[in-house]
Formats: sequence, C-alpha cells, structure tokens
Amino acid sequence: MESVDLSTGLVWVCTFLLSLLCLRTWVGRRRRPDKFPPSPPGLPFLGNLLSLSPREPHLQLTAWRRRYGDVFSLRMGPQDVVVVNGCAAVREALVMKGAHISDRPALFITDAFDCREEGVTLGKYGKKWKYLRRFGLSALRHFGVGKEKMQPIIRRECRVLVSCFKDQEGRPFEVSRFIQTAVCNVIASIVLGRRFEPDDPNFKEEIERVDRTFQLFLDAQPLNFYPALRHVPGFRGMLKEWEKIYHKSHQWFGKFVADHKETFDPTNIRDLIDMCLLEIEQKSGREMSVTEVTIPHITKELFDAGTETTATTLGWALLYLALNPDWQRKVQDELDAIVGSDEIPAYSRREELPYTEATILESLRIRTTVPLALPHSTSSPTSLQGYDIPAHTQVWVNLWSVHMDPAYWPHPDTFDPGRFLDGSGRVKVPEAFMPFSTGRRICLGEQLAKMELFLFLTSLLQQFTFKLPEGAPEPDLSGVMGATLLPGPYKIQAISRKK
Ligand code: HEM
Repeated sequence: MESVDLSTGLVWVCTFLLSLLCLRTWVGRRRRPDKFPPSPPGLPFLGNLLSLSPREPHLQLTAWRRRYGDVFSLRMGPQDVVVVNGCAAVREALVMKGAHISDRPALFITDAFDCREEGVTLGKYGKKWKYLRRFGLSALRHFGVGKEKMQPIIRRECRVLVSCFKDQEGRPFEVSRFIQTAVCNVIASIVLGRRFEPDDPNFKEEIERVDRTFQLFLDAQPLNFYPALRHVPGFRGMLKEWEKIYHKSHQWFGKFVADHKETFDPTNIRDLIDMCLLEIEQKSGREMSVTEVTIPHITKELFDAGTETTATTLGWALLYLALNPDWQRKVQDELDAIVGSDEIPAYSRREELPYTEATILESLRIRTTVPLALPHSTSSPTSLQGYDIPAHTQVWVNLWSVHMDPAYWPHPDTFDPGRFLDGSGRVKVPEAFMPFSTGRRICLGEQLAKMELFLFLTSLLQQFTFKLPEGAPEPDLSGVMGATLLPGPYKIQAISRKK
C-alpha cells in the first residue's frame, strides 16, 4: 500500500513539474512577436537544447545559417536565443543597433558571483559597466599598451620564450604551456606587477583554473537555461567545480590585493591593483568608483581574458606556419631583409613587414579565437534584418560565420595570408574581419593582443623554423571548443636558424 502511495506521489510531483515546464515554455512562446526570427524544429520543452552540438556549436550554427538565414532563433528550453551570422547582420546588430544589443544576459553560472555588477566582461550594459570599461582601458594605456613603453615587458617574455624553445634542441615538444606562461606573464606584469616562473606551483594551478573556466563556460551552458539541472549528477559536478575554481581564484587574487594594500604608495603606481587602490582613495564616496569588491573581479577577468585568447591565437599561428612552409619562409625572408635577426622589431615597424602582418591576420581569421564572441543580450526591444526582437533576449554573435563566409573569403579553409594583401603588397583589412568583435563590447585588450602577437611571432620566426615531426599524423585542425577554440594538443619542432 505504501509503495502505491509513493509512486502515486511521484507521478503527481512529476505531473506538477511537467505542467510548470509546459506553462513556462508556453508563456515564453507567447511573448514572441509575430516577426520573430525563424528557428530549426525542436523538441517539446527542450526546444533546440539537445540538437545544438556541444563540441562544435559554431559549425552547427553556421550550417543552420545556410538554411534559416543570417538571423535565426533557437529555443533553449524556456528561453529564446537569437543567433546573428554574417558580416552585414553582425554589423547591424553590434554597431547600428549597438544601443540595444550591448547588454550581457543574466547567466545562472556567473550571476551567483556578482559578475554582472562588478566586472567588465559580463557586466550589465549601463553606467557602471561604462565606468569600469573606461577605467580598464585607461589602466592599459597608463602601462603603455599600444606604445613603446609596453614593449620592454613583452620583449623580456619573448626572450624567455625563445630560450625555452632553444632548450628543446630541435626535439618535438608541446608548445602550448610555454606560450601560455609567456603571454600570461605579460598580463601579470600589468595587473599584478610581477611575473612567474613556469614551475611555480600556485601559478600553474591558476593557469589550470583559467583553462577549466573557459571550458566550463561552454560545457555548463545548459544550466543557464535550466538551473534545475544543478540537481542532475553531471551538472551538479560541473557547478561544484565552477564554484570551487571561482573561490580558489578569488583567494589567489585576494592575497595579491592584501599584499598591495600593505605596500601601497600613491606616488608610485606599480600595476592595476595599485590603480584600483588609488581610485578608491581618490573617488571614495562618489557615485561611481572602484570598490574593494571590484578589485579581484577586474584583476581576474583581465588576467583570464588576456592569457587564454592571445596564447590560443599564437598556438594556431605556429601550427599553420608549420603546415605551410612556403608562407613561413616568406615571413622569415621578410624579417631577415628588413630587420635582421639580432633585434626584435619595434611594433611601430609592422607596416614595413606586410607578410608578417598578413600572417597574423590570417591566423586570427582561419581559427577565430572566440568563435561565438561572448553572449550579448537586448536591453530594449529592437529589430534586426526585418525581424522584431524583444528586450532581454539573449543574442549569440557567430563570428566564425563571418570569417568562414566564402562571399568574402574564397576557399575559407585554406590558410592564405595573401588575401590580406592588396595589388601593391600593402596590408588591407576587409570589413568582414572582426576577431575582436565590433561595436560597444569590442575586445578591451585588442591593442595589447595585437602587440603581443606581433612581437612573439617575429621573435620566434627570427630564431626558428617550425616543422611537424617526421611521420607525425596530420594534426586535427577542427580545434577544441570552449569559450575559445583551442588547437588540439600537437607537437612541433623548433629548428634553430643560426648555423
Ligand atoms: C588574440 C587575442 C584576443 C582575442 C581574439 C579577443 C577577442 C575578444 C572577443 C571576441 C570578445 C567579445 C566581444 C563581444 O562580446 O562582442 C572579447 C571581449 C573582451 N576581451 Fe578580448 N580578445 C583577445 C585578447 C584580450 C586581451 C589581451 C585582453 C586583456 C587585456 C582582453 C580583454 C577582454 C575584455 C575585458 C572583454 C570584454 C569587453 C566588454 O564586455 O566590454 N582580450 N575579446
């Protein structure tokens, strides 16, 4: 009798939950305006949640674009997501309609940690975000980003990287850790005022946390649409891991903040943390200021965003150069002829080095580092390519579709830096090139990233020729998708060019 009661009870609970789900889905659907973008067919309740490939969402969205047009929608459980593809629609969304489509959505996995209130990257579009973004940009400028002043810091890391590669004596090795450490030390110098040795255990742990954060940002996506999934074992584990990573990282950054407070001298601003402390001192009590809560957020987000993205792009560039020895030779010949091999060229000399510049641009295009940008959201009702989109709709910007569009890039899967050169050999940048996105949320670190890519790549190609080990299988170029598209693990040989 008891078991009958139990199962009856369970049936009632399930029926109740299902009814709630139906109601939410139905209410969601009714909120859609008549001219809402079309969507691929989906399942009841779940919509397209299960049909979106978790490993290759950028490829699937690009394939759907061919069927449903530049602007289509997905039903992700109870929520609608609008997907914007192709150069014209992306520009319309982020530039022309930038006042409406520059918010970030509320995400279950990040909102618990104040990211929408205290940070730039996931910050709610509004006064606070504008203030923090301006503060971040002025901090980067203060430390010399885009100018000669920044170059000694990057050059120092270039020399360390070259020496790590030399130590391999031409043997096959995995480049990713070395590159990540070098790139991370650049942003660490700006943010924390120090660099780390690659075998520093706390540093290694933090880098691993950065890697996992980028991976989990995608893997835990269904939780953002159905927070109830946190009770399901696989997702419960992900959420716990996410929370643990977040707290450990905050502790790590918190320790640097505490050390800085003890040694703070307003007449000697060493790094971003000092800038934050100065801002608090000068602006305390005003409506807009950095607060004690903001510091670990802003330091962590610049540290994370500044490490994974640039390192990933360099990883792809070396792999494609190893696979395309003709282009590698062209860049090396250009460097030999214009700057020689003794000194890393100044960033201001990039116009004299069009093959080098075009190779960097093509590496950013062919494997778009952040294929789906970061999720946007509408802050007010708007229209896009003739469709109506209500306020608070999540918008995904498919940058991959822009960079793989054959209308702009013939044979888009072929590595061809020549497509960035005009008839007289000068660099030209077509409008359908936006690896840093565009509009109001355009990457805050674009200038720093461009400088780093130029200095790291030139210093490496001055010293080494990169090739894949004899007999090694053809590397998989599809990449591993998280928030960024990483090259899968590969080994390479760095053959010294000095006889
Ligand atoms: C090759 C390197 C990089 C690439 C390809 C890249 C790309 C991007 C993209 C596509 C976005 C999303 C824009 C959007 O949502 O529309 C973004 C945002 C952002 N990036 Fe980068 N990034 C790179 C390096 C960096 C570096 C070095 C930093 C730090 C110094 C940085 C800091 C940020 C920040 C703070 C945001 C959020 C901006 C906002 O929401 O206002 N990025 N980046």
